[in-house]
Amino acid sequence: MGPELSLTAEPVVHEGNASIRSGRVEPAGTRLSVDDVSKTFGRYRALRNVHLDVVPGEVHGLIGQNGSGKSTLAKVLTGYHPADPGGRVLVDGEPLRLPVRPLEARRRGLAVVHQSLGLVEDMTVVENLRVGRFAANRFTRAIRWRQERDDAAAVLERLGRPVRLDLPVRSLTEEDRATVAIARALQDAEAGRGIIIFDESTRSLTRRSLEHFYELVDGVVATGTSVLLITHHLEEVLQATDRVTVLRDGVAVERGVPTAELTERELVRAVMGRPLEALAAKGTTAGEGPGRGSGPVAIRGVTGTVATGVDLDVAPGEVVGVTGLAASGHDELPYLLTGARPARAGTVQIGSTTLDLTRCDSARAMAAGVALVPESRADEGLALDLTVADNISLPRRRSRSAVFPLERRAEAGSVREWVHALDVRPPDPSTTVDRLSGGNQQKVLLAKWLATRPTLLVLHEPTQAVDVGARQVITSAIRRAADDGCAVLVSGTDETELALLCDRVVVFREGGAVEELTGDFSPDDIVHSIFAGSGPRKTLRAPRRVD
Ligand SMILES: Nc1ncnc2c1ncn2[C@@H]1O[C@H](COP(=O)(O)OP(=O)(O)OP(=O)(O)O)[C@@H](O)[C@H]1O
Repeated sequence: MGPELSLTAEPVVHEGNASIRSGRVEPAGTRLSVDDVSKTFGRYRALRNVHLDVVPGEVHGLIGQNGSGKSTLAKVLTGYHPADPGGRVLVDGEPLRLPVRPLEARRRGLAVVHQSLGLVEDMTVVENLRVGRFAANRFTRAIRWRQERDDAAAVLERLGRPVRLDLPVRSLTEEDRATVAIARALQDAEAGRGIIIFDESTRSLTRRSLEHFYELVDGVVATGTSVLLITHHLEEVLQATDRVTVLRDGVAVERGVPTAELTERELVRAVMGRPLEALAAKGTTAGEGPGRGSGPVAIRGVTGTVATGVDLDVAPGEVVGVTGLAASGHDELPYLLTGARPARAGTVQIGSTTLDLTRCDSARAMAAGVALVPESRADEGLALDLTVADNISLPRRRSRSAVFPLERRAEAGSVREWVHALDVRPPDPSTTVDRLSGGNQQKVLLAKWLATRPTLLVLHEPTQAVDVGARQVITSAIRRAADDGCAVLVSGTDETELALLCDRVVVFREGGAVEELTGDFSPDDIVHSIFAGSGPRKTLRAPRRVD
């Protein structure tokens, strides 16, 4: 039985100065010590007197609800935001000047890996590793490429994973991309010192890449370097971290609790401040709902860059999942079906309308009742400098010739309802979206497209970046849309979410559907089908002893 976690705002401090693992030489002290750090935006206190200690050679989890302050802390530590006066930060026992100077932080071995691993697709491996660090010849200003290559090769060697230096990152496997991202963060730390902060960078990795990622992380922490892992995946926290700190409303309500003593339920309580309610069962009305269109949406012969000749029917009221390894076609499908990317062939039949996907654009798809919730919020989904209200109203405003005062009032009411239904925080429609945390931006994106009451709703990784409570809110909202007669297609790699949400899941390999899971299937069934023949899933890191 794990310890009873305090659920009040008063932090219960589990001191983290002791060596967590036995059988390993670990220098005393801390790799990172955050002491009394606060951050205020206008009148809003995003961090309140936060304390956090990361000891040598540990993977320390940092978790909390959307908007609890995790990214703000990471940004304070790398100098993106200045902290309020008064706090202290130590790296390897030595004070770091505040506000943090990014170069100084880097030199001290404090690195942050952001979401999507922060790689530049069109640059080569060596360029990605060395950008911002190039050593130019003093006289000619020419970059000393041989030196750059040697430095890049040396850090990859430290990880024990060779990756070809001249390949563009775009062409790498997911495993190699993870390797390059870790190598980039590691290269400034003296061997065995420093700390790497991963700010939701594991979010888009498939299970196999995640296993590879943690093999590398294990090698890194075995030398004494530490890792601070920001994630919403509580299973990952339990499997891969040694201790965890929980932020709630900018306060560290739990500090350095050994994860070996915790259950997922206890973590959920610590994050939410309450247990989760049970989620309603999957819908049972597939194909029998009121039906916004007539009959199933018929997807035929859809061919893009990877997807080839995809045929699929999605009935009103049904939620169909499509999944697979990265670039197996399931992840291209959302964009081909909605006119966001041109297809080489294929049609979508919705009621009496047939969309020719070779000539379709987003406006035509929208007019036919198709909505896309894309994976990339900033590039394809949201206007970050507009308000929450404007973002939610945008697709419907475009389709109306004029906006009358009565309509405007109704619209404002509708926006407030969506903000409430999806629990957007702060619940203020006049906030600009760039001021919201990542998870809250995701909720606005979903509200924007649910509000159009589409006939076919296509979503790509809809619960990325959202906390455990918001995941439930979003899952329920998608199910409600289906129960209301919408046909829903979810493309994703989170097997737990797919098993929870979908009536059936279609697994893709090399551009085509290879298996369909129906009835009572589990997350493990999905993983097994994706990696057919690769055996049961492993835990992310070997069990650890907590002394
Ligand atoms: N530039 C800013 N101006 C005003 N408020 C901000 C700004 N950046 C962040 N905030 C607010 O600070 C709070 C903490 O945001 P932060 O991004 O740190 O949360 P988070 O825990 O990382 O959330 P998520 O899990 O959703 O990414 C949020 O309420 C957010 O709206």
